[in-house]
Amino acid sequence: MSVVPQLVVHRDKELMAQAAAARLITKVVDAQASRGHASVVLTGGRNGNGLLAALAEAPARDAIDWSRLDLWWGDERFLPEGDPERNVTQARKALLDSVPLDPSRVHAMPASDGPHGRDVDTAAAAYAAELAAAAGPEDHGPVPVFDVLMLGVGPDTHVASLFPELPAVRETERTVVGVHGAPKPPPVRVTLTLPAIRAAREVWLLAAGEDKAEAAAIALSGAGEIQAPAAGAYGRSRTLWLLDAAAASQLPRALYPSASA
Ligand SMILES: O=C(O)[C@H](O)[C@@H](O)[C@H](O)[C@H](O)COP(=O)(O)O
Repeated sequence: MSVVPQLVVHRDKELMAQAAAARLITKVVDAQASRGHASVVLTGGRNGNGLLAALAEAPARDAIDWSRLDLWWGDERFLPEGDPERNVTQARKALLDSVPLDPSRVHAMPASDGPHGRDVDTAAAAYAAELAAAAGPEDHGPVPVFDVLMLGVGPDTHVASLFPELPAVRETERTVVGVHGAPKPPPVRVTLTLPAIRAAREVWLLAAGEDKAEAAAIALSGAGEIQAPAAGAYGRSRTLWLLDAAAASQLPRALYPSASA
């Protein structure tokens, strides 16, 4: 059953990124205190990278024990290693290169010049196997129970590389699939599926800017997940939408009383 989403609206996207970074520090520190380690799933896109850049600047960032943090990705653009458009390349630049992570805990999705070559479906299956190998008996499933899984929301309501009506968003068995013909470039991508996303304790959806206002309103107003994939992204114990005022501007009053719509 889906967890009712909670909304937090910030003045602008800079404040949203800073507040989300502070929230993430607390989550990771708490998870490490109670379980010894933490796992976070990163998202590509401007908002996800904005959050990582804010985390790099956050005074409390080193409260995190970086060596006991597992990083996974929600999706990846299937491009050669080091390509500036790859989500992992952008995350490295925004934060990862400046913190003492354990490289064996940084689980980048495969590149198009990796061991699976240009076969994105085999690459996706390999990432699913990596997730399955990391899942312990306590996870009761094919992926670890991630502490926090973050997703940028696209103007068409896509999350990760789950685009409206494409086969990936209909997947109910596999945890990771290859995507062909994505409307956002590049067309070939690797993505977690909704069942994998829903394994997370907390799912945070990030939306900033006026171009996200309609998507947020649709996804939060009872749309179906095939037409509006963001509507199907929820966590086991918490689903949190982090928005700026522009992205919240078309929300129904019942959800966000100060919205102008
Ligand atoms: O690889 C990608 O492009 C993404 O992971 C994608 O799902 C992104 O998060 C959204 O499109 C929002 O992107 P913005 O934050 O840039 O709007």
